[in-house]
Amino acid sequence: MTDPLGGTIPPRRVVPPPAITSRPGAEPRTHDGAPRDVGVVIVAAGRGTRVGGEELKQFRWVAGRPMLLHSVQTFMARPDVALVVVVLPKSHAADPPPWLFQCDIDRLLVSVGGRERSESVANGLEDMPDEVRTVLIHDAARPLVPDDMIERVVASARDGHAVVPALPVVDTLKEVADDGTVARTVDRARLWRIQTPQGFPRDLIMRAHGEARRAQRTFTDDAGLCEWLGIPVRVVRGSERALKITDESDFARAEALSILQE
Ligand SMILES: Nc1ccn([C@@H]2O[C@H](COP(=O)(O)OP(=O)(O)OP(=O)(O)O)[C@@H](O)[C@H]2O)c(=O)n1
Ligand SMILES: C[C@](O)(CO)[C@H](O)COP(=O)(O)O
Repeated sequence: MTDPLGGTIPPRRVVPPPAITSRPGAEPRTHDGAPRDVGVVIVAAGRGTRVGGEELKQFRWVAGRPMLLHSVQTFMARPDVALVVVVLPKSHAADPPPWLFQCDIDRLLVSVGGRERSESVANGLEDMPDEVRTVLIHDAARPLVPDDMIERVVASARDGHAVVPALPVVDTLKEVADDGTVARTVDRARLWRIQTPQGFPRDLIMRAHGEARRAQRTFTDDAGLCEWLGIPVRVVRGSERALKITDESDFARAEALSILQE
């Protein structure tokens, strides 16, 4: 198997990692001298069972581009991003779709996903170069994440916090019993909808994933394993644009949002 530049593809690394350490004075810093020390893991190894269909959800087009390409290009547009690790299903990692390379391929790496989301994240984290100090973990299923929201996450993570973007719940919430009747109304005052990217100091998230792996624990998000370890997690304002495409109707919602707010 060869990559688009004609090289041999090693088993896990489809695109070689950027040689940050071998080019001192160039990639480690941006043009204005700011550190280029943010690493991004985009998890795109899900099966999209709720959407269904032949094509992978994260490869389907939405708002003019394949879903996954949106976030790859959004994160690559940030000068502080050193590397974007895209985690693909095993079936696609050795032969990614050609459109994925419509980005700065020196800052792109493809990794292989696992059975659960947390396994996919852990695999992506393994490929972070030493220079990365701040890690962002993002769902490919959230293609329209705005940069001002990413900025809030990065700023808080750079201050040493585990951080999640979130929006308050606005509907009345009720617990429904198995027989379909309302069991009770749930107080929504302190309930928030959690989004991605979630941000972490590198050492913190590496340690947390290591502990979770040893304990064979999985979590639906990465802040969840910080909570499990008693690490405080900060909340910053999320965005409706960062919606997660979960079922078929979300494609239309995302199209509408992309037109309305661009
Ligand atoms: N083993 C897994 C499971 C999920 N994901 C990723 O985690 C994100 C959030 O998951 P979700 O929206 O639930 O996507 P799917 O798992 O693909 O959807 P479903 O649960 O309907 O199968 C997605 O970007 C998905 O590709 C992953 O990388 N590896
Ligand atoms: C990580 C996440 O996006 C936070 O809202 C979400 O939990 C991932 O989706 P899933 O359906 O829980 O896998």
